[in-house]
Amino acid sequence: MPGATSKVLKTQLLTAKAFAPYGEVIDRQQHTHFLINGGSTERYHQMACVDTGPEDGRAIISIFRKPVASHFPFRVEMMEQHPFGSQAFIPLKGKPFLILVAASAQAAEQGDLALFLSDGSQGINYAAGTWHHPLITLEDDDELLVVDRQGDRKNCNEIQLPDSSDIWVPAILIQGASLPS
Ligand SMILES: NC(=O)N[C@@H](O)C(=O)O
Ligand code: NI
Repeated sequence: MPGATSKVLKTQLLTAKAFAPYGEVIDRQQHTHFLINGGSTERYHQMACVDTGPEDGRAIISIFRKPVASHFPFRVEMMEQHPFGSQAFIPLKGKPFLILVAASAQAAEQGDLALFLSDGSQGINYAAGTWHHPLITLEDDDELLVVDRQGDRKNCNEIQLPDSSDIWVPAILIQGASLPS
């Protein structure tokens, strides 16, 4: 458990501006749309761009199904990046989830991390190379659509945060729901 000297992260509002250093926010509330199909459908066009990087890359679509929510509070022990392509996470069940990022490996090792909370209607698209924590879900039985790069190159670098970096993600109370801790 976090101690008196631990750094317990606070969530930030997931806005396009705040998240810009790390990627894009996929949020109908923050995008315009135009009508298509005879006015029957709103197209929220190009909310994010898929970056497949070097020529051997192609964009793939996956579903991450996570039966059990992450356990809170937890100490941040590792972060990862995908140097050759972007990675988007789009909630399929409307459940809030957490997004933990850092501007660089050094920032991560120094505990300079940013924690964002999606309200469940917002997705994100990590820019290629963005340091982030693997998927952090707040409720059991969650599913997110993931769009990222498939290619021949190793596209996942990890760093282990030193034991001295006593950084914690707390239990987040969502309006009207209590979360596992
Ligand atoms: N390993 C994997 O595909 N997932 C991670 O990249 C993640 O960000 O959750
Ligand atoms: Ni990832």
